[in-house]
Amino acid sequence: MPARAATPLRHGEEPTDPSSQPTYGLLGKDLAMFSEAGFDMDKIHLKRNAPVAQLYEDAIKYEGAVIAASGALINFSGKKTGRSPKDKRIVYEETSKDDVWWGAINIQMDEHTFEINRERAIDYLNTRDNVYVFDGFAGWDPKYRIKVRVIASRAYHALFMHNMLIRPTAKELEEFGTPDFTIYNAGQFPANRFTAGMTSQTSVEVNFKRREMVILGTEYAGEMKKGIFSVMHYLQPVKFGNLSLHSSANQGPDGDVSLFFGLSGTGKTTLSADPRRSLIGDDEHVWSDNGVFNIEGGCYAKCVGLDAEKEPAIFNAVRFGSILENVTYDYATREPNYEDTGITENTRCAYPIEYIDNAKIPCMANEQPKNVIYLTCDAFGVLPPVSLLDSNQAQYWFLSGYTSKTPGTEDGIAEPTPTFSTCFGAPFIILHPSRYASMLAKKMEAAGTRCWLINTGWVGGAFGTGKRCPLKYTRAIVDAVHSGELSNAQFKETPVFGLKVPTKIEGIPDDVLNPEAAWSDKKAYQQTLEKLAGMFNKAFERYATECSPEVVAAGPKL
Ligand SMILES: Nc1ncnc2c1ncn2[C@@H]1O[C@H](COP(=O)(O)OP(=O)(O)OP(=O)(O)O)[C@@H](O)[C@H]1O
Ligand SMILES: O=C([O-])CC(=O)C(=O)O
Ligand SMILES: [Ca+2]
Ligand SMILES: [Mn+2]
Repeated sequence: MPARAATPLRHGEEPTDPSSQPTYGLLGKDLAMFSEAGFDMDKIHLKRNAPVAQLYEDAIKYEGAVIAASGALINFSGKKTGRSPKDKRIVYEETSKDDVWWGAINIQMDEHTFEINRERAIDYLNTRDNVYVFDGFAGWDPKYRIKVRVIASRAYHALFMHNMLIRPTAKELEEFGTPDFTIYNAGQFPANRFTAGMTSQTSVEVNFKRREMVILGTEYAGEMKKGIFSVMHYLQPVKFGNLSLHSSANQGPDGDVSLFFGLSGTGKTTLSADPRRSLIGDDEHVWSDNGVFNIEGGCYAKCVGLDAEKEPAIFNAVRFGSILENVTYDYATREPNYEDTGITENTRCAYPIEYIDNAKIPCMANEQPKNVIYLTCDAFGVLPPVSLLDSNQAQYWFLSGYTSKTPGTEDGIAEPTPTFSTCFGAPFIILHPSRYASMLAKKMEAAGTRCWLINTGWVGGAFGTGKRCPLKYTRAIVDAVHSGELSNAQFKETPVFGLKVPTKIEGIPDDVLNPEAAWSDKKAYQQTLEKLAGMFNKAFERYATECSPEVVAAGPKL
């Protein structure tokens, strides 16, 4: 943070020294950029990289935020409490059009419509007294990081990105210059449904040529973090030849790195917070020639059922500076109520990564990953809790991206819903999935990385009859991967999916390890297994022409 006024102020007094103003460091040329973009600099009050305490004050004064007993800021995102993937669009323009995988994930928007929405966002921001700017970095490796500017109408959004981006030092802030990417967040204001191509009042759009993103009609803060992730899914492979990953990462005391891939809600954050290992990051990483680096400066953990005993590292990160999103609280004590899903199941806490005691800062490791763990949340309850994948299976499962969507993270999902989310993060990929998959296969082969499939979903029956695999068992499995116990285990191959399952793991009951034994109705088990295999085969058809016959053959056999 830059230095502020030396003279203490009395209550209600305004500072007179201009360098103590929150626009500090944004002078001359930098300020001119705002005028050129259309901001009315005579009217709006820009607060750039404002201190956390001031963002608290503003969020409380203008947005109805409250302070939780632990000091975290409780905020509400309004109508939208999860991402809106159907309202996310990519601008069709000549610099990126041949690289983008166009379709239902990357929906086209024309350049003119982008201009209209961008203007609408800036016009809205001009009606506000306070406009918040946060300048920070995405990517911990200085060689590959980008400079990101966030311009938002809500203090809560500025604080969110303060936590989620990498916070610049005072010197870096002073020398920031022109950002590589800018987000205009006017989420409080709707898109105009009569604008060509708009199908609702919500619009989230990325323009690679202008290096800008515009948000209208949603105040869910996760859109900003995942917007930057999409940008990295384009820039890292195309500009730098690096692989971007929807994964968490941690490092053991001997330096070994593990990546945990998985769609939302499968356990990336929960399982990477491990007292025996240092945390590199919980959600977005890049695998480069140097090793692995985190894209973000913070974590965004699910809070539903958050418990001090089961997830102490995350529980203790809920303190001054953290944002609790859409969590209700006890009016008398200001204690958050993590059990209440009245607003949404997708309650979240955004905190700077240093709030996790054993975070590795800077968040990068100059090591190639030793273990890759695919997390899948199988709502059918037929996949074993752990299996070892060979190289062809590793590619097959990555392209398939089988899991269940968990309630709330996306608009309209009310119960665990099976899905094939390619690369374990379909909503965020920009290039054709096979480009990420072949990079991953090459990197794993070169580094001799082992690949594990862990089912954090249902055991002993499908959703409705079985139960979710107890966290303590999944943790014991992850420990067995890291201790080497699993590499030395005996394996048995399962029918249909051909997965190699360890015959024994210390501390895990046999009927948990073997799903067939866990189901009381064996016939129902077999039928469910075959039903899932059929879904796999159908879902894989679209990739069959893109990969080798060995990879296609790594799928289930009916
Ligand atoms: N066996 C299990 N393994 C992992 N998580 C479990 C398990 N059983 C229950 N859970 C719960 O599932 C949720 C996993 O969420 P987590 O935040 O780790 O997801 P994520 O993969 O990081 O998703 P996102 O990308 O949305 O951040 C947590 O609320 C955790 O308590
Ligand atoms: O993006 C979000 O809202 C949260 C998240 O990490 C995901 O969904 O993968
Ligand atoms: Ca997470
Ligand atoms: Mn995520």
